[in-house]
Amino acid sequence: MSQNEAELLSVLRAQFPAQPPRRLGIAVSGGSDSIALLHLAKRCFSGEDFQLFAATVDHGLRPEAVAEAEWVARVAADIGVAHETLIWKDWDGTGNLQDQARRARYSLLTEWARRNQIETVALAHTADDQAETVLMRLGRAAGVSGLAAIPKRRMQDGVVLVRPLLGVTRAALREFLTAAGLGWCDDPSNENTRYDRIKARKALATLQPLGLDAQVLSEVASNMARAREALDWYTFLAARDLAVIDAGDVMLDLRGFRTLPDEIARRLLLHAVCWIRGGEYPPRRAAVAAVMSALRQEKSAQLHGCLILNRGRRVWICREFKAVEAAHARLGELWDGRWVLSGPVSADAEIRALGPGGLARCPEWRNTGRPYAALQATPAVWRGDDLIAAPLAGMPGSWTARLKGGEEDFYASLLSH
Ligand SMILES: Nc1ncnc2c1ncn2[C@@H]1O[C@H](COP(=O)(O)OP(=O)(O)OP(=O)(O)O)[C@@H](O)[C@H]1O
Repeated sequence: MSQNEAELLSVLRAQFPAQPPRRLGIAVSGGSDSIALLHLAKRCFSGEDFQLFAATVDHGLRPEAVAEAEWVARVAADIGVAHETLIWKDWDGTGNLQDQARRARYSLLTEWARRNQIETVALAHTADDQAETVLMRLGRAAGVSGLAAIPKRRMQDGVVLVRPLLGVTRAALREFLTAAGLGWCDDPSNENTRYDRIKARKALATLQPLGLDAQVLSEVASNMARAREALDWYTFLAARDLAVIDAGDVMLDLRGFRTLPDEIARRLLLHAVCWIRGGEYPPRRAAVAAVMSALRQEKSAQLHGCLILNRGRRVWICREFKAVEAAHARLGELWDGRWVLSGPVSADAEIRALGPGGLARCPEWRNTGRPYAALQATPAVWRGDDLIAAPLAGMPGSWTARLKGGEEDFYASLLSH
């Protein structure tokens, strides 16, 4: 065994706990990185209680993909690994194709994992991918979280996704494959579709004389990931100390909020807004900075479909009516991605925001202690234009409103990176 191979095996081994998962999946595109991961995992882990699986996603976008998936299947069969090709058929022709293909890839992989009781799926992102991501994020003036770049581990749909090769260069993986007489496919889509990545790759070559190579930048990312973890922890403590949840809204003690270090306060505000709004994408840094400055001047503000209301001793963060005005759900369905309403079965009723019109029909709303603007964006049960119930605005009838994930999720999700 070459020294390079021995080093790669030891890096791979170190990325897993003493007891590796009993059933490990590998996402294999057929490119050098994932083919190397497949062979290395086969050589690294063995034993009666361990089983390796591989899957290739065919996005149906390149005719060669069929042959590549078949080739991966043969490679896997040769080393005794069960392989499956997962075919993406659902593109509806809308949205950004690359983004949709990526989402489809992850959901096909996690669905495959769950079907086969695979707890952990490994992806073969390398130090080169990590370094390119760091450079691209630097170009967008990213902070600590952005520079932490590609995470080593995350959960999706109950499956753990790990990237054990983030500290290893593509060159080392190719050297291993070549020395072992193992082949791989070149994926032309990588070259055609990711222009910003290609630019970053070229920039890396230029930066090398400064010591800024893939290995070093990937170390920077892992330093930043540790710093992010620490910041998340202190944001969590601040949330426990200063935040109270009421009817899905977040209330912050203003005096305590003002004494926080700026970065912790910013993270707490950002988390509150993202938790209320849901979805993957956070607001822009400049927009968050503008709200921080409004709060310093004791003003209210709007951010990312939420309102940030200055209420004297408290900051009240809630959904904005305008952002949910058009949202409607049938009974039993989630409304605004977070509310479930339960009550008597009623055929033609639906859930919509209460709005100013509905709120005018809730004489008891002041007794809730909730701001007028916040209540407008709460879920209500409607039949046509008739308001049947507004469970969060003092007109519950026989209805209750339950928050998906519960209030505790606000705190817990701060630590779930
Ligand atoms: N078609 C595929 N089938 C199976 N696994 C794949 C496929 N494409 C990518 N992967 C997995 O993802 C890893 C990273 O691939 P690649 O760099 O092409 O993805 P990316 O789009 O940059 O990453 P991400 O999808 O995380 O944003 C691969 O090494 C492999 O493990």
